[in-house]
Amino acid sequence: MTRKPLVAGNWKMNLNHLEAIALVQKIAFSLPEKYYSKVDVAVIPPFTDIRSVQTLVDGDKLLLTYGAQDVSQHASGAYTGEVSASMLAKLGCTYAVIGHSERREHHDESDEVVNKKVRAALKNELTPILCVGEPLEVREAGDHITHTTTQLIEGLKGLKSEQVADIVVAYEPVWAIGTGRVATPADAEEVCAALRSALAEKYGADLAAGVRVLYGGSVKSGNIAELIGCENVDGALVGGASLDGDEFTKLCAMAAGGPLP
Ligand SMILES: O=C(CO)COP(=O)(O)O
Repeated sequence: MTRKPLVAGNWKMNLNHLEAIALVQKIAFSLPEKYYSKVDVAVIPPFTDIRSVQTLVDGDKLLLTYGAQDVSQHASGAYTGEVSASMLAKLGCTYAVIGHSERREHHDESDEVVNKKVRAALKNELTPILCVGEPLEVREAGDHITHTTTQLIEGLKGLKSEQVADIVVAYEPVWAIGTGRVATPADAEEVCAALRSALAEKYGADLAAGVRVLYGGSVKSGNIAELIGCENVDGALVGGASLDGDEFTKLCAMAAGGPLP
């Protein structure tokens, strides 16, 4: 099955709404429309920027999509500081990144919380980008496959097959995030293939063949082609390189199969 690649730029806690507008305009101006037939492009800004991004995307009929970096596990109510999936859906978000290692580490998000967030997102027709990934010590101990497949299966617990078919998985080894130390294509392929096999075992080979599995961790325009060339890597979740319009545009073009003209 051919899976259309997805490149999603996770801005993390960077760029205010004015800077967000400038960056989206830059991407829209620099990436010719024809590339969108070969790659799906998304930006994942901070919550405070989403309304501005929505206005631009809707107003100018841009082909890029957008999403949020997190979502509340709760539907509504007395949860100060939280943002619900229905609020994000109302803003036109396509995606919600869930279980990023920075949230697991700094906000103590367990697989159980990640699972609740995945359910909340799906209930509101947001596509979860479910992140998994091992810290360095787990990789050095040779336990990275067990670690990441367990995170994936626990994150999906209790979901129906048709719900699982709608998710995106992102493999982000913690030791490669923001370090400039990108996983080798062989390392990325090993884990992405194992994640797909885990899906196949639980939900069937046909379903698993349709789920996009992204790689994230120090992805740039110069290394995306070899990563995406791997059979089981269907795109990238990009941090630092997504903050620079020229670099991100180049990266998206490379993911679509060729450099910009
Ligand atoms: O965490 C990441 C994307 O979610 C990866 O970040 P970097 O691309 O900055 O390494």
